[in-house]
Amino acid sequence: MTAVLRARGLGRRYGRRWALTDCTLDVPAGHVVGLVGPNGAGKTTLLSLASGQIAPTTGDITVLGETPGSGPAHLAKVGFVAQDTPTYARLSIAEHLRLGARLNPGWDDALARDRIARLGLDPDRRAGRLSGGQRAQLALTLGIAKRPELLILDEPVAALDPLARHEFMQVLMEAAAEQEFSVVLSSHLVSDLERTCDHLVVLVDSRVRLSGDVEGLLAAHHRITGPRRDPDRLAAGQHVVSASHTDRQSTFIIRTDDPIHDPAWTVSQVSLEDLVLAYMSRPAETASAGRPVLEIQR
Ligand SMILES: Nc1ncnc2c1ncn2[C@@H]1O[C@H](COP(=O)(O)OP(=O)(O)OP(=O)(O)O)[C@@H](O)[C@H]1O
Repeated sequence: MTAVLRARGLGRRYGRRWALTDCTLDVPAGHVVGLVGPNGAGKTTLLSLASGQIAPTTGDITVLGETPGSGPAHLAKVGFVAQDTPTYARLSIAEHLRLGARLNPGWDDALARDRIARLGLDPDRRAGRLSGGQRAQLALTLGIAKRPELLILDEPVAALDPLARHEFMQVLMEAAAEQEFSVVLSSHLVSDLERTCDHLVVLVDSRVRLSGDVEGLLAAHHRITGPRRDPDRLAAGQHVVSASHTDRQSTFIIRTDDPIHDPAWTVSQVSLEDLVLAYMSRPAETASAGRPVLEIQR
């Protein structure tokens, strides 16, 4: 299947500071991809590179097989909803839709009007008079009505309350399923992504720490708890992602494709949040003694 996003050694520097470093990624088409990481991790930088708003300092990126922003035909295939879901405060919803129709060759006006009606929004209302949640829904409608092959959203729900977050994600999921477009969306909260994303990219300190299919990642990671043990004494093939110890007990989150036979361990599943936190709290350069920093591509 074609990659919607493919990066090789991608990096972007602002002045002397690297906002994204050595990013190698393959994001397959037909997925809802969650890009998660703490503030300043490089999420906006990666999404700005993917939407062609900035150029790489090093490496390459292709989106839907082409260089981002390479021409009008490519721009028409990629929708982008920027952070803070910008709209024109003085323009009405109807005027936003007219603008969308003028700027986008594949614009689906019936779809846009239907979505606005379903949201119960008055087309004559100015965007500046909408609530944060309504403005986010308007920006999402503009993105969806463009009929993109890929919709990129940068922290679309950051300013919304829990109910508005839920509604936004629901609308996005339904539209992605109905219209069969791929989605890449960023958040610094795993809870926004937990029920919606089937592919995950974890970005920390300008580096990709983890990338893969959510089901596969959850199946490959385990929490093991048992008598205190040095990480070096774990079985070969058990890669330590995080470790915590008390005087007598050790708890590890490990990645392994092999069954865990050692009866000393109590083995439990990890949640997506456990997994993300484990990779986020893991220093990039210090994998467990002598073992390489783990990056998974599935
Ligand atoms: N235009 C810019 N000029 C200088 N530095 C920048 C610029 N944009 C981003 N940076 C820096 O690059 C790093 C990554 O920023 P980026 O906005 O990509 O992170 P983020 O993960 O999207 O953060 P947040 O969750 O806070 O939005 C940060 O250290 C930031 O200060």
